[in-house]
Amino acid sequence: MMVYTYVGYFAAGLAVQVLVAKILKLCWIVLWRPYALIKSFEKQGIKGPSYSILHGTLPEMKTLLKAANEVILDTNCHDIAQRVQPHYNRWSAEYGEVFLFWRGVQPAIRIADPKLAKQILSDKSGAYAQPQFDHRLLSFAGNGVGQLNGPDWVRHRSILTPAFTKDKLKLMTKRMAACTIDMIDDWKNRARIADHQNITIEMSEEFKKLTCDVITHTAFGSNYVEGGEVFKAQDELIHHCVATMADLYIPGSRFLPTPSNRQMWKMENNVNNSLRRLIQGRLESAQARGNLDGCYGDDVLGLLVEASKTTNKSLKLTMDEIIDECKQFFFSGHETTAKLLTWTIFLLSLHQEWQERLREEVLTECGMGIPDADMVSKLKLLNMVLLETLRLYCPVLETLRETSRATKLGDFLIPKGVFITIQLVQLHRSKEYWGEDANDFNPLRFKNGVSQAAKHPNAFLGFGMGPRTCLGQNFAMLEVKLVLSLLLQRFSFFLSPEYKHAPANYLTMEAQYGVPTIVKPLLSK
Ligand code: HEM
Repeated sequence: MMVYTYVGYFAAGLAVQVLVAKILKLCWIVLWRPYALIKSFEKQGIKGPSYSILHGTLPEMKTLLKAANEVILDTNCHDIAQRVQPHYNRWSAEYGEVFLFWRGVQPAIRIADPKLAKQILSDKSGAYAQPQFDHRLLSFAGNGVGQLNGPDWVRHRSILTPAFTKDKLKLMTKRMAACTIDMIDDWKNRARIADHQNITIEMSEEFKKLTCDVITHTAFGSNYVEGGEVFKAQDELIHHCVATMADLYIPGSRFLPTPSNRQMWKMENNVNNSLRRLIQGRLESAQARGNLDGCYGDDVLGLLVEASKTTNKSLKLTMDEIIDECKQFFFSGHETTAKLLTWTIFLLSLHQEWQERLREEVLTECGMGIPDADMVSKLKLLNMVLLETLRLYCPVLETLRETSRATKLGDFLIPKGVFITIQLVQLHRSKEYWGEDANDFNPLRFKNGVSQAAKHPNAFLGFGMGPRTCLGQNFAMLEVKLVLSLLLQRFSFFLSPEYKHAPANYLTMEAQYGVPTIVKPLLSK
């Protein structure tokens, strides 16, 4: 009996100690750490909006975003930072170029300076790591190469890099062109049914479908139908999670069986199980063939499955890692590319003279045939227009890192565990680096290449830079050039009078009300 009493006291004492430790930790996270960090940054001249307990600066950010979402800009206005990231605009005007803000209890520094950006992005010491995102992001984006750090990142990046070699990309050109021709045929049908020459098409939805189709074919090859179903389910999951992203994230809350969580678990299981079945199918069909060629398919899935079979530990992937990479491939690969296509058509509709110049260039280099990768690489003007679109309407609005230890950044000392956000939207339109016409559409600024376009070679970071530069950059540029060449050969584009200029931050640079565009067939081919 006595023993039980002692055990009871001991357990109660332990529980109290654990509780006190938890309360102290909470106080440290919610009160003391923010207070100490604010003071330490103030000493270095870094200020920012007031921190509110638990919520940080999220409430002000939400209010400003909500108000900005109501605003419709003049169609010719490319000074869009005020609409897409109004909070950064407000805070930089009040506190200067570098300021401190709070994503809940998470401290973050915003920078938009190419010298600091270069220091962060070219770092190889691991001081600036990829932040560990909350579960909502990982569930739909996958814990793949873009989220990993250290040796895991090196292993995944080495396995995936061969998927994007020049030769592999050349092979993909045919698949990309076939998907685009399907879309074009659909447009022609619509024009025929409507019984008139011009049709109005909402470009962002159309390009989203197209880039999904392309990424599905490249990722899953002959399994593209099943793969397409998986990606459709993943897209639903993305939408479900994005809707809750601006809300305060309470660690551990993902385990609570709320209706929203339950729905998310169901969707996540659905995506994971379908991918598992696809991978299993590949393994089995290779086994059935006796796997004499040692090949699991010439698509991205084949490459990943092959990496699960290798005996080389530094190039091996587990089943769960393959699932994560498939999700990542879809997440990083299609929305971004769709946005680049959409905003390019928008800018070409506004600037008819550029549309004409590009059409001439395409017809000179490729005629009316289906361009191949070599022809596409000769389209210099198109390249300039795409870079200018990426500058003004960058699909990725900001890149994020987290200090893994106390680190000197320029003249600042940044403590461990602080997020640093590089605001591309602002960096890309800084008058200091781009000149007085920073907000104008002027593709010719890229005539001598990216590094000569501004006063600093890293003032353009549309695809990032350094060791973590976009893995799919060449894939995306090839796809976009091919699609636009095929479209410019066959159609001309004009903005519909219904268009409302409302770029918005929805993980990528979205057109809030779409881009309704009048599409005029050029030839009745
Ligand atoms: C116009 C289209 C695209 C844009 C603007 C874009 C932009 C970017 C940017 C800015 C980064 C760097 C992020 C950082 O430093 O944190 C990045 C990374 C990445 N991108 Fe892209 N991207 C595009 C298309 C693609 C495509 C088509 C794929 C794959 C098929 C892809 C796969 C990736 C991956 C895997 C990473 C992470 C690399 C790493 O951390 O090692 N991207 N992208």
